[in-house]
This record gives sequence, structure tokens and C-alpha cells, in this order.
Amino acid sequence: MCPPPDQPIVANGNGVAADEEMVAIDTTTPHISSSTNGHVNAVNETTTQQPPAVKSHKGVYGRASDFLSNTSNWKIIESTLREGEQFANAFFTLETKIKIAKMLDEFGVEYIELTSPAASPESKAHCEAICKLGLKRTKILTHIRCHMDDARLAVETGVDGVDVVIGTSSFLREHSHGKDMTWITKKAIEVIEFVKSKGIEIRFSSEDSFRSELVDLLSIYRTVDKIGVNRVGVADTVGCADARQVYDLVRTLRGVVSCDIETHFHNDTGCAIANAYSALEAGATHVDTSILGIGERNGITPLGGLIARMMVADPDYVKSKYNLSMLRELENVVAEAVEIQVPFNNYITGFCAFTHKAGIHAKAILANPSTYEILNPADFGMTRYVSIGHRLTGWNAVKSRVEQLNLSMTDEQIKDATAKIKELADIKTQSMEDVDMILRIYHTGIKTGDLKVGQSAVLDKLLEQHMPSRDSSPSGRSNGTNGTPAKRARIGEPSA
Ligand SMILES: CC(=O)SCCNC(=O)CCNC(=O)[C@H](O)C(C)(C)COP(=O)(O)OP(=O)(O)OC[C@H]1O[C@@H](n2cnc3c(N)ncnc32)[C@H](O)[C@@H]1OP(=O)(O)O
Ligand SMILES: O=C(O)CCC(=O)C(=O)O
Ligand SMILES: [Zn+2]
Repeated sequence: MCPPPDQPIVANGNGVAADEEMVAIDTTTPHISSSTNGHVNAVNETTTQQPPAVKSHKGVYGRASDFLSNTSNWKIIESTLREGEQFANAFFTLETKIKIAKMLDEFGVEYIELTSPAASPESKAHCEAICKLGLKRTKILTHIRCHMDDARLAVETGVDGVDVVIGTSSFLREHSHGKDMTWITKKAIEVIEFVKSKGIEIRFSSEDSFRSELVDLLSIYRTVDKIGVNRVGVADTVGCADARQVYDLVRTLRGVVSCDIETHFHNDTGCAIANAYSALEAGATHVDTSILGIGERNGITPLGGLIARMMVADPDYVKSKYNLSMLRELENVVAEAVEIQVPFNNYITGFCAFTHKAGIHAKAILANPSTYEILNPADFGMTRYVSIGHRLTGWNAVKSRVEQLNLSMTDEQIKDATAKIKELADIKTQSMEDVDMILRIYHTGIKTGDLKVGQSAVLDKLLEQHMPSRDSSPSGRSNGTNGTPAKRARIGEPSA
């Protein structure tokens, strides 16, 4: 089937190959999705001769210690409604919290964590209301201080579990709660035993773990493990840890406790996703996330970023657990609720996450998307685009458009037309409409014999006749969100 001439080109997507079989693209039946401003949508569906995107981690880089790795066996503790509420702009009404909680349930996260009922009367009421929703899959946790008053409130709300935290670094022991390790251990035991007596899950976490003494950490984790916590938590509260430090601490802890290990990473120094991955490699079982990474200061491991990372490690596992096509909507709902825009370079859903521009990239992407993509946009209900109306374009990308427009042109003619597109794009980015018009005028000129290859001056004249009032304002520019600003190509919209 030929694409309608007013639509951009789509090859059909395959992206990451899950096994090592050779697969390749069928470009004979291009699918169409709409775009403007010089973007070709490129998605290839039928695959033959396509190499695997990455070799299996263990297959290529296998290390003796990889028996510890949980990169194919991990759970999400989604904390948008707790850590996320600590984001400067966040004010969640009950209605918004319910909407987010239901969407997270549908997405498939294993846990959601809610703000402490001790925070305010509304926080307690919200916690109770969310517990009454009867979510299908997701368990509900609340997050409290290591304090009996908080614990009593928490167990009254109907939650499935309680996450208890207390700072163990000297900074927090001296300047936050003022308690020593003996007091902390005693109080932790009291709180844990109380929560356990109610028959719900209990996790104990040491805030600021990476600036705490290892001996203190291991001692308290061992104690709480012995009395039967479901999980211990490691928290990089100030975002100071690197992936190697995370690996070392979690691997050590894995040898000390038998319970699950939850991890929580702040992103102050840009390591939150890498640290979460490293923790899983070292044997952690749970990762805390928030949508778009919102949280205290610049936040924590973003849900979408973690998913992107884990898709590379084990796509089948991730796809089997989570409803990935919901990611974009979840992010949009949260972005709107906290009045921010989805960043232009957001993992998976950023407006240019699957847009390819340079001619060298465009040619290869059109031949096989795995050349320049490690993630397949179709897995997330997203669309791949190739941008063509700019000075970095190449004749192969233009050829795709020519074919989509069903114009009959030789390679030599396409190269000639490409030179004109580049010349014009040196002045301003060309919209898809501009590109189409240039190609059509070129094609007609060639057919009628008015134009020969290389006759730039004649082509200029024809263009002038047919496109006399071409808009010279910049076009094809995005405002950098995954929304739909008026003048830009509809980049990154979910595929039909
Ligand atoms: C790293 C994190 O993100 S941890 C989670 C952070 N979450 C929150 O803070 C939830 C929202 N917080 C609140 O609503 C309030 O801070 C409350 C209700 C928890 C406490 O409010 P207040 O009693 O007014 O105390 P305030 O917030 O000023 O100070 C914290 C108090 O908790 C104590 N504290 C701090 N951390 C802990 C802890 N992990 N376990 C036990 N006590 C703690 C401090 O010593 C201080 O006690 P103080 O009354 O003796 O000074
Ligand atoms: O409870 C935890 O493990 C983490 C608490 C927290 O938000 C932090 O330490 O940054
Ligand atoms: Zn945090």
C-alpha cells in the first residue's frame, strides 16, 4: 500500500532484537503516521537480517559475581505520592492522588508509597482513601519516621506495609534527630515489632546510608533482619554515591541479610538511574522511583528512566510486567499536576527521544532501526521519526520521502533535489510541506522536460513561480516538551 502523498514516510519498527537471530526489515509495506516539518516517520515492522541490539549481558560480559544480579528479577516501589510530594511544586489533591494511584496500578508497579499519615490530617485521610480503592495489583505502603506515634497512625490507615526510616550518618544523628546508634536500634526494634504484630509488611531503612559508618549499617541491618523485616532499605539521601560504591555496599549487605533489599537514589549528581541499576546487579530486589524523578531537591530515579535502562538488560521481563504504553500518559498527568513540562530529553517520552536527524543516521535508521536505537519506540506506544528538512539531511532520507509521495525519480535526480533542499535549509529549516513542494515541483519539471539535473537556476525559477510567498519564519521547532505546540511536527505521538 502506498502512503497518501500528504503524509510523511514510515518504515516499520522493530528496534531491539530479543535474541541473537538475524532479522531484517521489510520496507515494501511502509506504515504511515502523520508528521509535518520535514520529518519522516521511520518504523520497520517485519524483520529479517537485523542483528541483535545488544548481546545478553551475561553472555558477553559475564563475571563470576553475576550470580548476584537481579536485573531480571526486581520490583518497583513507586514513590511519586511520597517522595514526589516532597518536590517543590507538588500539591496533590485527593482526586489527583487517586488518579495517579490507579494509573500506577494499571501500569503494574508492585508498590506505591504514600506520604506519612503523621504529616497532616489530610495526608492521613488520603492514605485511608487510597487504601480503600481496592487496587488490583499494587500494594500500598506509607513512609514514616522511626517513631511509635507515627507507627500507630500508619497501621490505622489500612496500608499493606510500612516503610520506616531513620538517619544513621553522623550528620543526621547530630543535626536531625540527635540519637545515637543504640537508641536507633532499640527504637527500630520496637517499631518493627509493633508493625509486624499487625500482620503487615515492614521495611527498615537507614537514611543517608552512604555517609554512614559501614559497621553501624551492617549491625543495624543484621539486627532488623533477624527480627523479621521484609526489606531493609539503602538510601543515597544526598545523591553522593557512585555506581561502584553502590555495588560494593549492596553486595556486602547481600551477604549479611536474608531479607529483600530496597534502594533509593537521589539524583543530585546525575547517578540515580545508574546507581539503581548497579544496586540490582549487586543483588538488590527493589528500586524506589517517582514519575519524572520528582522529589526532594532535584529528585530521585525516574520511573521512565529506570524502565529504559532495564529494557536493555531484559526487555522480555520488563514487557511482561509493565504496561509500557501508559508511561507517556502517566508522565503527562504528573507533569500537569505539578505544573512542569516533560523535559525535551526525557527518557523514552521526550519529544526527540526517537527522532533521527543527521543524514548518516537517517540512512541507517531507515535500513535498520537498531543501527541507532537501543529502545524500540513501538514498545512504548511511541513513534520513530526521521527529520529531513534541514541542512544535515542526506539523499537517502529524501529518497524515502520521494517513495512515500509516490514520485518516480532516479537517484541522480533525488541527489539533485537534495542539494536544493540543503541550500534552502541553510537559510531556514524546511517544513515537511516545504520539502514536499520542492520535490513535487522538481518532479514535475523533470517530467515536462523544463528541468534537467543540475539546472539549479531553472529550479529556483520554478520554485519562485509555485512557492512565491514561502514563509521565512523558523519552523519545525519544538518548545522541548512532549506536548503539542502549534507549529511543530507532531513528534513522539503514540502510534495508532
Ligand atoms: C529523607 C526523607 O525524605 S525522609 C521523609 C521526609 N518526610 C517528611 O518529612 C514527611 C513530612 N513531614 C512532616 O509533616 C513533619 O516533618 C512531621 C509531621 C514528620 C514532624 O513534624 P514536627 O513534629 O513539627 O517536627 P519537625 O518536622 O520540625 O522535625 C522533625 C522531628 O522528627 C525527628 N526526626 C527526624 N527524623 C526522624 C526519624 N527518621 N525518626 C524519628 N524521628 C525523626 C526530629 O528529631 C524532629 O523531632 P523534634 O520534634 O524533637 O525536633
Ligand atoms: O526511606 C528511605 O529509604 C528513603 C528516604 C528518603 O527519601 C531519602 O533518604 O532520601
Ligand atoms: Zn528521598
